[in-house]
Amino acid sequence: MEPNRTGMTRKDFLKLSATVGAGIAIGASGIGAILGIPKPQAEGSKASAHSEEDIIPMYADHQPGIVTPQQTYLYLAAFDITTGSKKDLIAMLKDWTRFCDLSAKGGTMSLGDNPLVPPTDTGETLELPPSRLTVTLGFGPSFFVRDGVNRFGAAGAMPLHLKDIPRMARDNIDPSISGGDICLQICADDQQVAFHAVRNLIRLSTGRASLKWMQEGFASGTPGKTPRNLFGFKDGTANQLHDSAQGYDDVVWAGSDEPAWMRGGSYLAYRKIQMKLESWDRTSLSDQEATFGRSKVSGAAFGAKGEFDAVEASKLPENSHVRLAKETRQQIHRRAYSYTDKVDPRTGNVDAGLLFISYQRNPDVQFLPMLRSMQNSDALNAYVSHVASAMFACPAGLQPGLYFGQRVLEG
Ligand SMILES: C=CC1=C(C)c2cc3[nH]c(cc4nc(cc5[nH]c(cc1n2)c(C)c5CCC(=O)O)C(CCC(=O)O)=C4C)c(C)c3C=C
Ligand SMILES: [Fe+2]
Repeated sequence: MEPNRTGMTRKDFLKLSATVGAGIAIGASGIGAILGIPKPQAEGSKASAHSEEDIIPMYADHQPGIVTPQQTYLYLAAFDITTGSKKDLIAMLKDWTRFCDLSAKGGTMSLGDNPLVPPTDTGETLELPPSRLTVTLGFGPSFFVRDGVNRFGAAGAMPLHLKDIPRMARDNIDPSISGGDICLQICADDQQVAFHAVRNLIRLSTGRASLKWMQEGFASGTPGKTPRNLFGFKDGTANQLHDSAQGYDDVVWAGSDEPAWMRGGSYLAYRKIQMKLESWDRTSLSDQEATFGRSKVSGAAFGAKGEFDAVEASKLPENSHVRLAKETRQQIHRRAYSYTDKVDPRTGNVDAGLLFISYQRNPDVQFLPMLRSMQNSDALNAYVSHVASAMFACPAGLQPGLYFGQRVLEG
């Protein structure tokens, strides 16, 4: 059977519809039932060209969106749970699971089921391919315990290293865009596909959780090449050091010392870092390069020729960003996105920077020592300010039939 332009055969869709077609009433929101529907054919549209490569399966040993090659667009959203009912929380997590599975495959929820109520799906992806959509879910410390209260009976399942990132000397953190009970990292190669996911996930949370903050990012680059950040430097080069199954086990995936649900999961560390573009753009090329210890154009470390050549820390300036990271002798898996926002009316400067995201198996050993060392003496500090912060524990991958967080809430 020929796959349709969503990469799914009609048979696949019928199977999917049968699975999700049992539907669930979204009582609290009144949105309706989550029903998978096939998308209409759009001859000659951009969407018709998409292939299986557009689909990142949701069900796997590890959650998608962690070591998945980086997509172009990011929405990072944090929710606070507003319901006190574990049953309602589970219902929301089930809705989210069904929606994510459906959208990753290029399906949408039903639209025209009842002319008297709003369509279940908002509809803006109907002619669009899945665009390597991934939704990665993580739990914040406050999901388990808030103000000393074991909120959903999950306190005993708290992973070993989950805690808010401690306050750092140079922090300029805004609590209203930090932390949160649950985080969704939504990535896709099409911004509308990514936004459709975040928008409908917000709708599905109605009455059970509220959106605390949301950030929007982009990471443009040639596929297979390291994207550049807004300082014009290749950002993500060193990920290549652990780019293997063994490397991911050593650096990214939580191990056997963790609660069962977390084994094969990962800790997401997040910092929103404002980058002072105007001041950077007035800095000489040699000072820019000395800040990182790498060449701006080639990405090669000082004393090396190519971007991926070994880094000899002693050849880099003492306070350079890469030297400080190297001297911790730790690795993390970075998946950062750039952001741009409003103009500051007082200065006329654009608020722009990096949504720094890293995944690691043990933030106490890998991430925090790095962050501390950088806060103390990084040459980059002259050009950046950390304005938001969060840590989330992302469970291992899901298997069909399970919902997000089932093993956290049901043991
Ligand atoms: C605590 C961890 C890190 C923060 C925060 C961070 C912020 C940050 N980084 C850049 C730009 C670059 N970082 C680079 C390398 C690099 N950065 C970290 C960690 C943090 N960065 C690590 C672990 C490494 C790799 C070091 C190594 O082993 O070689 C680079 C060089 C190229 C690369 O490897 O990606 C750049 C460029 C910015 C702009 C920034 C905050 C705004
Ligand atoms: Fe860095």
